[in-house]
Amino acid sequence: MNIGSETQVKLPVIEFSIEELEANVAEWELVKSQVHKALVDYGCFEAVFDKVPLDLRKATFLEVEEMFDLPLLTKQRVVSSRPYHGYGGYGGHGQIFESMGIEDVDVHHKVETLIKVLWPQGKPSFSKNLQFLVEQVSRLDQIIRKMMLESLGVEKYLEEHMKSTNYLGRFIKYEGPQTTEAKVGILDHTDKNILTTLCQNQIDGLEVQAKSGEWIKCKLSTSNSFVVVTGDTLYAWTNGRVHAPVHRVMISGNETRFTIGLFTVPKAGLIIKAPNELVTEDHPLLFKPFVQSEFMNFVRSSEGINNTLKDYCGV
Ligand SMILES: O=C(O)CCC(=O)C(=O)O
Ligand SMILES: [Fe+2]
Repeated sequence: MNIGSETQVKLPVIEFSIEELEANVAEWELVKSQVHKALVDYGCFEAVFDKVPLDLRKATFLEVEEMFDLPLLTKQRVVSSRPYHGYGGYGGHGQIFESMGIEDVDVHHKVETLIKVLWPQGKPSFSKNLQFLVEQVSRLDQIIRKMMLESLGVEKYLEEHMKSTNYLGRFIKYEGPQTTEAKVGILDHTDKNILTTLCQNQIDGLEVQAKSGEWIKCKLSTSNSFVVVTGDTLYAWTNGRVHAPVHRVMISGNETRFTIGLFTVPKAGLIIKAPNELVTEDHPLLFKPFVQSEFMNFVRSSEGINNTLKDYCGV
């Protein structure tokens, strides 16, 4: 849309708050075409999804805040050798975030175990709220992935694809730098997983780079909104049909941004290989088959965070 001489790109907004979406063929097809276009053009969109009541969302964020307010030594009890899992303090490279990752966040007893590490006496309301939120957001993630496979004509792989993934949950805190000048929360990066669904408190800060190079500041249009981002693994699996956008978080002012991210990741050891149907003369194979966790190790062991899948296994 042209506003005077300035062009302002906005992320597509897609409405998922539709009763019985999966049973309503006309609505399903309509939303599916919007999802397809958004993933191809931006690799990202705002999803409006009203299945998480606002008071539950608010309560969960207060509990996430309480978690980050625990003593450092308590948070550091949550350890993992895997990147993005467990507790991580300030991110390096000047990034001002603190994060906590939970593997298999959709598996209740695993979440309970983590909660007991943080609060030995338990935290029933947090585990209940988190379970509900993850159930709903993972439904949204599955709807989106189903639409995407159907729209690419590869729905015959749907069951295999759905069975091949796990969910990593990640809480992130960005403390406002107390200045009007924006500071880097998280540096420019692409997600390395399949699909990411982000739920934020009211404080904006996410920016997504359009294919034109322009940065889009995500100003969510409803309190029921989530941001959906495609990762490198989906880009590879679809042989480049969907875009995986570079994005970052910029933070200013004195309010704290909290994000709850649901990251769909391939199961350990799974080989990612584009289906034959998506490799054609017009779309030659982009990447050799690879294991995502090994790609993550490559990214982690090399300098900087901008090493790409192309460097790792590009054809
Ligand atoms: O906080 C956000 O909205 C973005 C987080 C992010 O990009 C990530 O964790 O990969
Ligand atoms: Fe990201």
